[in-house]
Amino acid sequence: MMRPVAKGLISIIRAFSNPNVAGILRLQTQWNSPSAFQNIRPLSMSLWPFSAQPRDFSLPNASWSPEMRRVYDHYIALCEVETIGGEKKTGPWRKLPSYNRTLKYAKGGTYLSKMIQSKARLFTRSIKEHGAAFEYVIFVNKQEKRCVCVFQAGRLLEGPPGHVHGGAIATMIDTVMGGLAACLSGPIMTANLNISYRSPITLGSVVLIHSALDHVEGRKTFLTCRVTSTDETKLHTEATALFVSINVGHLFGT
Ligand SMILES: CCCCC/C=C\C/C=C\C/C=C\C/C=C\CCCC(=O)SCCNC(=O)CCNC(=O)[C@H](O)C(C)(C)COP(=O)(O)OP(=O)(O)OC[C@H]1O[C@@H](n2cnc3c(N)ncnc32)[C@H](O)[C@@H]1OP(=O)(O)O
Repeated sequence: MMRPVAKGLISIIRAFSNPNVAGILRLQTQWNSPSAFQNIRPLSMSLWPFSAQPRDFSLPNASWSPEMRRVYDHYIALCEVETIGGEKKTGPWRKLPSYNRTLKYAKGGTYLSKMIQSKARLFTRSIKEHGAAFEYVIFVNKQEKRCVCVFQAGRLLEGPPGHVHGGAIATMIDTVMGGLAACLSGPIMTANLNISYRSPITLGSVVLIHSALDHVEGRKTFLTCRVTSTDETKLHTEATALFVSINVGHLFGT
């Protein structure tokens, strides 16, 4: 019979084989190497702790509008460049995969751990119906330390009639900025997020969420963010945020 401590350690190791976390952690440690970002998929697939193959939610589906697909195709094309000799090689942009489970175990005792293991889902990926809520894909540019998210807001995100709820916009901003901060700095948590809503976003429309590194000060990573129309002529939202690097034990109550 395995002792609880050993079992817990194995669980934590398995948790970090989750692509959402392990991939990002490896990204951070390899940031300066040319192969940064290349380990997301191979690592996650080989050590995935659940029986089924994880679904990457950031792939095109039938709910995507032609505009969503057009912008997606534009950034996908930037992920691969052709050399003078006609060979394909990795470009400056990378699409981040997106799964609906994060850590398998977190603090909260046995019951919460079991509940998290079986039932917890990432908030932005918790609704199965395609197009009903958050449809998004994040592309990261490691050289420029910035990212762009293509976001199509579904009908369940309504706030003001016909427009997107401010909390849903904040959720996406936190997700995009948090994803970039984690890519750059490893395990982080949002400490501060300031948002200015400049113009409403129509429900069902597609917008771009641009985020960039401002500066790093010890454990503190400061980022900026702008939400714009896809042609970038209209500004919808602006944000700044502070992410603080954490010891992962922070999430396990150790
Ligand atoms: C296992 C790690 C997982 C990491 C995630 C990685 C990858 C995930 C990737 C994909 C997953 C997909 C999507 C993820 C979606 C969204 C990501 C968003 C993340 C979140 O949505 S996360 C939830 C909301 N978030 C919280 O639930 C945090 C609650 N909070 C705390 O847990 C602590 O508060 C903490 C840890 C923040 C700091 O605590 P601490 O004890 O470690 O550090 P301390 O307090 O000493 O602060 C150190 C220095 O930051 C300054 N500082 C701190 N707070 C400040 C503030 N508010 N304003 C201005 N400055 C502040 C201090 O002034 C000091 O500055 P100085 O060093 O200069 O004195």
